[in-house]
Amino acid sequence: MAETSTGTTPKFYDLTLEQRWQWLQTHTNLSAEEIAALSGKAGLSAEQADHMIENVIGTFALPLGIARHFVVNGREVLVPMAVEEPSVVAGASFAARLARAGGGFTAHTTEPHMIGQMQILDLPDPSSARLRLLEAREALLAEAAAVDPVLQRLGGGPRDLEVRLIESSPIGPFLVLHLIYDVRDAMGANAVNTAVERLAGRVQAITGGRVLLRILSNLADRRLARARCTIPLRELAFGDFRPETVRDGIIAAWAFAAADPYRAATHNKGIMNGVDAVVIATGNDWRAVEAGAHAYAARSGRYTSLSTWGKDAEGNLVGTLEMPLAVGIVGGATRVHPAARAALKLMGVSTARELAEIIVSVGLAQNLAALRALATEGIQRGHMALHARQVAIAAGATGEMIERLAEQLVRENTVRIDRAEEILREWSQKHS
Ligand SMILES: CC(C)(COP(=O)([O-])OP(=O)([O-])OC[C@H]1O[C@@H](n2cnc3c(N)ncnc32)[C@H](O)[C@@H]1OP(=O)([O-])[O-])[C@@H](O)C(=O)NCCC(=O)NCCSC(=O)C[C@@](C)(O)CC(=O)[O-]
Ligand SMILES: NC(=O)C1=CN([C@@H]2O[C@H](COP(=O)(O)OP(=O)(O)OC[C@H]3O[C@@H](n4cnc5c(N)ncnc54)[C@H](OP(=O)(O)O)[C@@H]3O)[C@@H](O)[C@H]2O)C=CC1
Repeated sequence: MAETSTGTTPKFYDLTLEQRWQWLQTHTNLSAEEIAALSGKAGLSAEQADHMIENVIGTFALPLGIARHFVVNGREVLVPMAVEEPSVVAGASFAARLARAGGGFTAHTTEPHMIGQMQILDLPDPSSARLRLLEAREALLAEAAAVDPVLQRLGGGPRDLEVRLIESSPIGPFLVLHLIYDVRDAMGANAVNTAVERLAGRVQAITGGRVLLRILSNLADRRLARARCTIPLRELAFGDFRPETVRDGIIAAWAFAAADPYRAATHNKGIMNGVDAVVIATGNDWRAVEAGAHAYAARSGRYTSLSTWGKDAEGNLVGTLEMPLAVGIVGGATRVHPAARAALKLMGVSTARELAEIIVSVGLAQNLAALRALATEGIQRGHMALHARQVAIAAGATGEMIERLAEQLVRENTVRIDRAEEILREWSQKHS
């Protein structure tokens, strides 16, 4: 697949900051104001932030980078990533480049259905109460639909009811009602929470019980995002490593995560490196996405890998990722934070589902980058080379000295703060 004007000449990472902003001006449809919001020159002000949370004293910035080479469902995408960790953006770009050689990422999502939960206590006969609720399904759904006529008009609203009997808990049995709610382009917490709070009275009347908790579930397993990619075998050749060795190493690395929760936690952290970075850049709730991902990884009762890796009949590497992704393009901070708005525009997404399809692809790419490095040279060479700049800054380097010191640390293969401080002392003695 030919790379378009969002391509690599010259390498984006070789440009200066100023040149990258100019590049955005000529290669994207972002306005000068939107580029200023992304660059941090005119991002979220303390005054705007003061309307968002409580006791505001300012804002907290994170680096914002753009991952390159992504093709998702046949479309070139520039992916904004807000993350403090070196090598995440580079790794995602590298893996996206491998994937584009096989046609990029194919991603899809289920309908944006969230689950609202109601905990119903003090039931003398929970089994009969469960059936009474199911018999009242239509009336309850109609009442929930009336709560939000706007969402209803947009094609969303309540879709289904489930009633679960929790037979054993520290306080004995109780019922849980699930309201399945289509939240369209929102993350949906507020619509769902409003609906379950409003239904509580009717549910109490039907069951004779007491409704205690009324809140959405972050285990959004009705709102899944899935991505797959095929990496042509030849693309996996790396240094002295044969492509078959790299492929089989990646598969063996995945098998480790599939079988062992200690490894799965790190493996999934690698996936979330990419997922969270886009979730944050777009003003979405990363705690909700994190909670959903890890709960989904443990849904069988044993915590495991969110992704899979294997090979196809031609011997190419194939990867998949499936996870809940409750993200929106309206609501929350997505339309309030100027940089989040610009980030959404940069990706050209017009629905929450499209956003989730990009995010799940980035998660799969990030996983591939980490596994490829781990199964070959190890994580430290690529990661530490990029981390060296942070070490240089921490040691006290400023301005042009940062790159110079980082390069020396990498050359010496000693990316350590004590060595960085020593070099700085040597340099200052030379100049004094
Ligand atoms: C870091 C690389 C990509 C270097 O890898 P490399 O072989 O030195 O890269 P390269 O020079 O051959 O370039 C390949 C592509 O990488 C990208 N790239 C290369 N350098 C840059 C740069 N400076 N800035 C931006 N992009 C860069 C860029 O897209 C480039 O293609 P191009 O655009 O030139 O055609 C590789 O070593 C890698 O992917 N490492 C893994 C990185 C990673 O996973 N980091 C996450 C942090 S570790 C962690 O938290 C998770 C973990 C590992 O524990 C998860 C787990 O255990 O599963
Ligand atoms: N456990 C959790 O994860 C919790 C998370 N939160 C927080 O909730 C926030 C997200 O809630 P969310 O409900 O998404 O945000 P908002 O309530 O801010 O925005 C969603 C609302 O936007 C309106 N809307 C306009 N156009 C659309 C469209 N095309 N599709 C869908 N809705 C549309 C609807 O309101 P209307 O119909 O009324 O016009 C909808 O209810 C985040 O800040 C999150 O941190 C809050 C509580 C718990």
